[in-house]
Amino acid sequence: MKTSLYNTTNFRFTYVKHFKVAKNVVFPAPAPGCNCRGSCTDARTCSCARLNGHNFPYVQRDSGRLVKAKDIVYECGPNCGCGPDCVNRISQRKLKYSLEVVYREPGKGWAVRSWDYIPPGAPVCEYIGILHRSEDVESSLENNCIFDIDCLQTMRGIGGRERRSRDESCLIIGHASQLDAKVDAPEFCIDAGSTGNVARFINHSCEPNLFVQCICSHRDMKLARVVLFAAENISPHQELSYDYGYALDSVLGPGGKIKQSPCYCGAPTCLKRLF
Ligand SMILES: C[S@@+](CC[C@H](N)C(=O)[O-])C[C@H]1O[C@@H](n2cnc3c(N)ncnc32)[C@H](O)[C@@H]1O
Repeated sequence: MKTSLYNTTNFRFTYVKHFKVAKNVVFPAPAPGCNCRGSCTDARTCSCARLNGHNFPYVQRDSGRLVKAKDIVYECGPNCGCGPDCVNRISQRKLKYSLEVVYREPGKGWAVRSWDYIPPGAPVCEYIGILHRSEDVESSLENNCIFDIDCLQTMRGIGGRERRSRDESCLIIGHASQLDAKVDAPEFCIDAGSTGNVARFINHSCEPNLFVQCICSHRDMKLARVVLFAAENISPHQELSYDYGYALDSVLGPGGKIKQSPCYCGAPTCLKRLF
């Protein structure tokens, strides 16, 4: 694992549950919440279900599965009347599968696999790190553990999982951004370079078995949580992967020169390049 050379001593942090927030980031207050009791069951009366298109995004089967990927999922939060077993809090439950960090083939470095079978739609893990303003990590060196929170951009641009151009000193992993102007770029990112969890070891694949889902229990999509869900049946010991979402030729090196990086995912449809 490459370590971040980012100088964290310049920043102080506060904690929001299990992840850290840089001092200059104001984390949004939780939304007012629904008036349900126990578990939310009636999508007609639950105000959180209304935000999800008058539906619950999850079903309880197998301890909770996301029915389909959405631009954003609004989960119940601290101000809701329902409890921790509510169907609309699936990603807030603790890690269910035994995940192992293993050393893979040369080139790809560390990788993650599950010891358990994982059904499609099941939450696997959250991408945890330090929540930063993107502009504050621009000068990071060799930090390949930064995830743009780009659900807003994805919603606007959808279609291609294209990345904005970046200086090579800050290689960004994460999904979809179809943007040219910096002003449209994601305002916030999660930096797992110096602190994080198992998600930072998950590799890219051109045929991934996980997908990225943005989740909020407040109303600010720019600060959504990033959670990885199973895209298909995942057998025990299969490597976990998601699409990093780089558009080819979108990462720039010194002097604006296009930087390339080989992809070793080994999928039949592999593009042979990470970016
Ligand atoms: C967040 S890290 C993933 C964990 C990483 N394998 C490690 O050992 O730390 C992202 C980096 O892993 C490497 N990587 C991930 N997927 C890859 C792939 N399919 N082909 C080549 N390198 C990959 C790249 O160096 C990338 O910048």
